[in-house]
Amino acid sequence: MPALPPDGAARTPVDVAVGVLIERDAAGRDGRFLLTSRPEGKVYAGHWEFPGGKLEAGETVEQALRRELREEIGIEVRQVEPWRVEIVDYPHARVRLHFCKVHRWSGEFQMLEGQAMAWQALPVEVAPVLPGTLPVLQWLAEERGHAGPTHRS
Ligand SMILES: Nc1nc2c([nH]c(=O)n2[C@H]2C[C@H](O)[C@@H](COP(=O)(O)OP(=O)(O)OP(=O)(O)O)O2)c(=O)[nH]1
Repeated sequence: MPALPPDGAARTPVDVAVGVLIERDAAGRDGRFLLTSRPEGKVYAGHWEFPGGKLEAGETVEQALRRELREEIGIEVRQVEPWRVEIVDYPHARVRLHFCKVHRWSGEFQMLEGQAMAWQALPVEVAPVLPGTLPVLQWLAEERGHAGPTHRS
Protein backbone atom coordinates (compact mmCIF):
# COMPACT_ATOMS: atom_id res chain seq x y z
CA MET A 1 0.00 0.00 0.00
CA PRO A 2 1.46 3.45 -0.87
CA ALA A 3 2.45 5.61 2.06
CA LEU A 4 -0.12 8.21 2.99
CA PRO A 5 0.94 11.79 2.27
CA PRO A 6 1.74 13.86 5.37
CA ASP A 7 -1.29 15.25 7.13
CA GLY A 8 -2.29 18.50 5.43
CA ALA A 9 -1.04 17.55 1.98
CA ALA A 10 -3.86 14.99 1.92
CA ARG A 11 -6.52 17.63 2.38
CA THR A 12 -8.08 19.47 -0.52
CA PRO A 13 -7.78 23.21 0.03
CA VAL A 14 -10.85 25.34 0.56
CA ASP A 15 -10.77 28.47 -1.61
CA VAL A 16 -11.16 31.75 0.25
CA ALA A 17 -11.50 35.24 -1.27
CA VAL A 18 -9.82 37.93 0.82
CA GLY A 19 -9.97 41.70 0.33
CA VAL A 20 -7.09 44.00 1.17
CA LEU A 21 -8.87 47.36 1.23
CA ILE A 22 -6.36 50.16 0.91
CA GLU A 23 -6.89 53.89 1.35
CA ARG A 24 -5.04 56.24 -0.98
CA ASP A 25 -3.48 59.39 0.41
CA ALA A 26 -3.78 62.81 -1.23
CA ALA A 27 -0.77 62.05 -3.43
CA GLY A 28 -2.33 58.77 -4.62
CA ARG A 29 0.02 56.59 -2.61
CA ASP A 30 -1.18 53.49 -0.79
CA GLY A 31 -2.02 54.29 2.83
CA ARG A 32 -3.83 52.51 5.63
CA PHE A 33 -5.43 49.10 5.14
CA LEU A 34 -8.49 47.58 6.78
CA LEU A 35 -8.45 44.73 9.29
CA THR A 36 -11.55 43.24 10.89
CA SER A 37 -11.84 40.94 13.90
CA ARG A 38 -13.23 37.44 13.48
CA PRO A 39 -16.70 37.19 15.05
CA GLU A 40 -17.62 35.04 18.04
CA GLY A 41 -18.49 31.49 17.10
CA LYS A 42 -15.92 31.18 14.28
CA VAL A 43 -12.55 29.49 14.57
CA TYR A 44 -9.92 32.00 15.71
CA ALA A 45 -12.66 34.29 17.09
CA GLY A 46 -11.23 37.67 18.05
CA HIS A 47 -8.21 37.37 15.75
CA TRP A 48 -7.66 40.18 13.24
CA GLU A 49 -7.75 39.42 9.53
CA PHE A 50 -8.52 40.91 6.16
CA PRO A 51 -12.26 40.60 5.46
CA GLY A 52 -13.44 37.80 3.17
CA GLY A 53 -14.71 34.25 3.19
CA LYS A 54 -15.10 30.95 1.42
CA LEU A 55 -16.18 30.64 -2.20
CA GLU A 56 -19.61 29.10 -2.70
CA ALA A 57 -20.18 26.50 -5.42
CA GLY A 58 -19.83 28.02 -8.89
CA GLU A 59 -18.51 31.38 -7.68
CA THR A 60 -15.38 33.10 -8.94
CA VAL A 61 -12.99 34.72 -6.48
CA GLU A 62 -14.25 38.14 -7.49
CA GLN A 63 -17.92 37.18 -7.07
CA ALA A 64 -17.23 35.67 -3.65
CA LEU A 65 -15.29 38.73 -2.55
CA ARG A 66 -18.11 41.08 -3.57
CA ARG A 67 -20.68 38.91 -1.77
CA GLU A 68 -18.62 38.46 1.40
CA LEU A 69 -17.82 42.15 1.76
CA ARG A 70 -21.48 43.04 1.20
CA GLU A 71 -22.59 40.45 3.78
CA GLU A 72 -19.91 41.11 6.38
CA ILE A 73 -19.06 44.81 6.21
CA GLY A 74 -21.89 46.29 4.12
CA ILE A 75 -19.89 47.79 1.26
CA GLU A 76 -20.01 47.42 -2.52
CA VAL A 77 -16.64 46.64 -4.02
CA ARG A 78 -16.08 48.74 -7.15
CA GLN A 79 -12.81 47.29 -8.40
CA VAL A 80 -10.88 44.10 -7.61
CA GLU A 81 -7.18 43.59 -8.32
CA PRO A 82 -6.13 39.93 -7.88
CA TRP A 83 -2.81 40.03 -6.02
CA ARG A 84 -1.36 36.81 -4.55
CA VAL A 85 -2.43 33.27 -3.69
CA GLU A 86 -1.22 31.44 -0.60
CA ILE A 87 -1.99 28.01 0.85
CA VAL A 88 -2.13 27.77 4.65
CA ASP A 89 -2.56 24.58 6.68
CA TYR A 90 -4.55 24.99 9.85
CA PRO A 91 -5.56 22.17 12.18
CA HIS A 92 -9.19 22.89 11.21
CA ALA A 93 -8.69 23.19 7.45
CA ARG A 94 -6.32 23.70 4.54
CA VAL A 95 -7.16 26.98 2.83
CA ARG A 96 -6.13 28.57 -0.45
CA LEU A 97 -6.26 32.29 0.17
CA HIS A 98 -6.87 34.49 -2.88
CA PHE A 99 -5.75 37.94 -1.76
CA CYS A 100 -7.14 40.81 -3.81
CA LYS A 101 -6.35 44.48 -3.49
CA VAL A 102 -9.36 46.78 -3.40
CA HIS A 103 -8.89 50.51 -3.84
CA ARG A 104 -12.43 51.49 -4.77
CA TRP A 105 -15.65 50.71 -2.92
CA SER A 106 -18.90 52.48 -2.04
CA GLY A 107 -21.27 52.56 0.90
CA GLU A 108 -20.82 52.99 4.62
CA PHE A 109 -18.99 50.37 6.62
CA GLN A 110 -21.34 48.31 8.79
CA MET A 111 -20.04 45.47 10.93
CA LEU A 112 -22.92 43.10 10.14
CA GLU A 113 -21.50 40.13 12.07
CA GLY A 114 -20.58 42.00 15.25
CA GLN A 115 -16.92 42.33 14.29
CA ALA A 116 -14.67 45.30 14.97
CA MET A 117 -12.79 47.17 12.24
CA ALA A 118 -9.49 49.02 12.35
CA TRP A 119 -7.62 50.99 9.69
CA GLN A 120 -4.00 50.05 10.18
CA ALA A 121 -0.51 51.00 9.06
CA LEU A 122 2.74 49.09 9.63
CA PRO A 123 3.43 47.89 12.24
CA VAL A 124 -0.10 46.70 12.89
CA GLU A 125 -1.24 47.68 16.38
CA VAL A 126 -4.23 45.39 16.84
CA ALA A 127 -3.58 41.88 18.14
CA PRO A 128 -3.65 38.97 17.83
CA VAL A 129 -3.41 38.73 14.05
CA LEU A 130 -4.57 35.56 12.26
CA PRO A 131 -1.54 33.49 11.10
CA GLY A 132 -2.79 33.53 7.50
CA THR A 133 -2.59 37.32 7.36
CA LEU A 134 1.11 37.50 8.27
CA PRO A 135 2.44 36.95 4.73
CA VAL A 136 0.28 39.84 3.55
CA LEU A 137 1.82 42.16 6.12
CA GLN A 138 5.23 41.07 4.85
CA TRP A 139 4.29 41.77 1.20
CA LEU A 140 2.96 45.19 2.18
CA ALA A 141 6.18 45.87 4.10
CA GLU A 142 8.25 44.95 1.02
CA GLU A 143 6.13 47.17 -1.24
CA ARG A 144 6.39 50.09 1.16
CA GLY A 145 10.03 49.71 2.14
CA HIS A 146 9.00 49.17 5.76
CA ALA A 147 11.80 47.71 7.90
CA GLY A 148 11.28 46.13 11.31
CA PRO A 149 8.35 44.24 12.78
CA THR A 150 5.07 44.14 10.86
CA HIS A 151 2.92 43.38 13.92
CA ARG A 152 3.01 42.91 17.68
CA SER A 153 4.07 39.38 18.60
N1 LIG B 1 -11.30 36.20 5.74
C1 LIG B 1 -10.05 35.77 5.94
N2 LIG B 1 -9.82 34.46 6.17
C2 LIG B 1 -8.56 34.11 6.37
C3 LIG B 1 -7.49 35.05 6.33
N3 LIG B 1 -6.33 34.40 6.57
C4 LIG B 1 -6.66 33.10 6.79
O1 LIG B 1 -5.87 32.21 7.04
N4 LIG B 1 -8.02 32.91 6.65
C5 LIG B 1 -8.70 31.64 6.83
C6 LIG B 1 -9.50 31.52 8.09
C7 LIG B 1 -10.59 30.54 7.72
O2 LIG B 1 -10.09 29.22 7.88
C8 LIG B 1 -10.81 30.82 6.24
C9 LIG B 1 -11.95 31.77 6.00
O3 LIG B 1 -13.10 31.15 6.34
P1 LIG B 1 -14.29 31.85 7.14
O4 LIG B 1 -14.74 30.90 8.18
O5 LIG B 1 -13.92 33.22 7.59
O6 LIG B 1 -15.28 31.97 5.95
P2 LIG B 1 -16.80 32.30 5.88
O7 LIG B 1 -16.99 33.76 6.21
O8 LIG B 1 -17.24 31.83 4.54
O9 LIG B 1 -17.38 31.49 7.10
P3 LIG B 1 -18.56 30.47 7.29
O10 LIG B 1 -19.67 30.97 6.43
O11 LIG B 1 -18.00 29.15 6.91
O12 LIG B 1 -18.80 30.60 8.77
O13 LIG B 1 -9.60 31.42 5.76
C10 LIG B 1 -7.75 36.41 6.09
O14 LIG B 1 -6.89 37.30 6.06
N5 LIG B 1 -9.06 36.71 5.89
